[in-house]
Amino acid sequence: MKQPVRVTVTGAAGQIGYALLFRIASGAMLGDDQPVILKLLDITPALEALEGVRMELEDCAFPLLAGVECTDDPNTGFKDTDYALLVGARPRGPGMERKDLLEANAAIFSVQGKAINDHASRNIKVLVVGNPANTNALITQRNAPDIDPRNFTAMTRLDHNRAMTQIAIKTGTTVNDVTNMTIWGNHSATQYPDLFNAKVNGQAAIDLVDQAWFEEDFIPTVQQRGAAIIKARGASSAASAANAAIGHMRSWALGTEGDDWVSMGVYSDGSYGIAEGLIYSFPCRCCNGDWVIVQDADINDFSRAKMQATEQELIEERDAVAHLLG
Ligand SMILES: NC(=O)c1ccc[n+]([C@@H]2O[C@H](COP(=O)([O-])OP(=O)(O)OC[C@H]3O[C@@H](n4cnc5c(N)ncnc54)[C@H](O)[C@@H]3O)[C@@H](O)[C@H]2O)c1
Ligand SMILES: O=C(O)C[C@H](O)C(=O)O
Repeated sequence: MKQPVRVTVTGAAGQIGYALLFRIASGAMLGDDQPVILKLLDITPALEALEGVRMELEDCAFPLLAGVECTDDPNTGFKDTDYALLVGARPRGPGMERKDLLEANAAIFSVQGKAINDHASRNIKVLVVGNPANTNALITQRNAPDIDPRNFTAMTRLDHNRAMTQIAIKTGTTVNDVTNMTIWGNHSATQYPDLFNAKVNGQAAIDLVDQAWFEEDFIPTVQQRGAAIIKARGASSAASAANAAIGHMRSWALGTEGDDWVSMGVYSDGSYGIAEGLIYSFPCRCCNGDWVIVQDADINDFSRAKMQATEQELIEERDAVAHLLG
C-alpha cells in the first residue's frame, strides 16, 4: 500500500463539497491504491455542519480514508498538503455573471495563496473551482511566489464535459466516441468550445454539423449551461462540478489517455499567442503528474477571434484585482 497523501478541500461543508468528498475518499480521484487524509477547511459558522460531514465520511468505512481533519484556519488546512481543491466561495445567483463574484470572493484566494506558500508541500497540485475560477487561480498563484506557477490550475473540465455531451447528442453518438475536445480561455460566457479540433469517431466534429448550429446553438449552450442549471435548480451545479473536479485531478495525477487531451485552466507560457501568466484554458496532455499544453491544434480566423475575446476578458479581470496580485 502507498503512503497516504493529504488532500485539502475548501468549502467542504458546501454543496459541491458534499458531492466531492465521498468520491475522493473512495479512490475515484487518485486511484484505488492511494490512501488519502482529507483536510476539510470551511469558515467558523460552518464547522458544525462540517463535523456532520466528517461523521458521515467515517460511517462509510472507506478502506482508503486514512484520516479526516476539520478546521477553519487556512494555515492548518494547507499544512503539508499534496492536493488542494479550492471550492469555498460564494456561488452566483440568477442574473449574475461569474465575474460579479470577483469582489466577494477574491480576498479568500489571496489569504489561501499565502497559506499554501507558507505551509503546503512544495509539489502541491492546486485546482480552483470557486468562481470566477481562472482569476481566483491567478490570485492564489501570485500569492504563493515560492511555488511553481504551473502547480495552480482552474477548472474548465465541466465545460469540456458539457461540450462532449452536446456534440455526442447532436451526432447520435456517445461521449465514448468524442475525443480532442477543447475549451479555450475563461470559465465564463466568453469561453470558446472548439469543434474544429474535436473528433467524433476520428472525424472532425465540425464536418458533421452545420456552421449555423455550431455558432448559434452549440457555443451558446455550452457557454450558458451554468446559468441554465441555476435557473432550473435554483442553485448552481454541484454534482457535475464535483465530477469535473475529480476528472481534472485524476487526469493531472494519473495521466490522459493515448492521443486524447483534456481542457485545463493553466499558467500561460505564451502558447497560441495568449498573454503570458494568465490562467487560460488550453488543451493539455498529462503524464507523470505533469501537464503540457498541446502545441499543434489548428487555429483558423474564427477560432483566433474567439480565443482573443476570452483572453481579453481575463486581462480585464486580472487588472480589476491588481491590488491582490502580490
Ligand atoms: N469552475 C466550475 O466549473 C464551477 C462549477 C460549479 C460551481 N463553481 C463555484 O464553486 C463555488 C462553490 O459552490 P457551492 O455550490 O459548493 O457553494 P456553497 O455555497 O454550497 O458552498 C460554499 C462553501 O464555501 C464556504 N466558504 C466560504 N468562504 C470560505 C473561506 N474563506 N474558506 C473556506 N470555505 C469558505 C462556505 O461556508 C460554504 O460551505 C462557487 O463559487 C461556485 O460558483 C464552479
Ligand atoms: O455557472 C455557475 O455560476 C456555476 C458553475 O460555474 C457552472 O458552470 O455551473
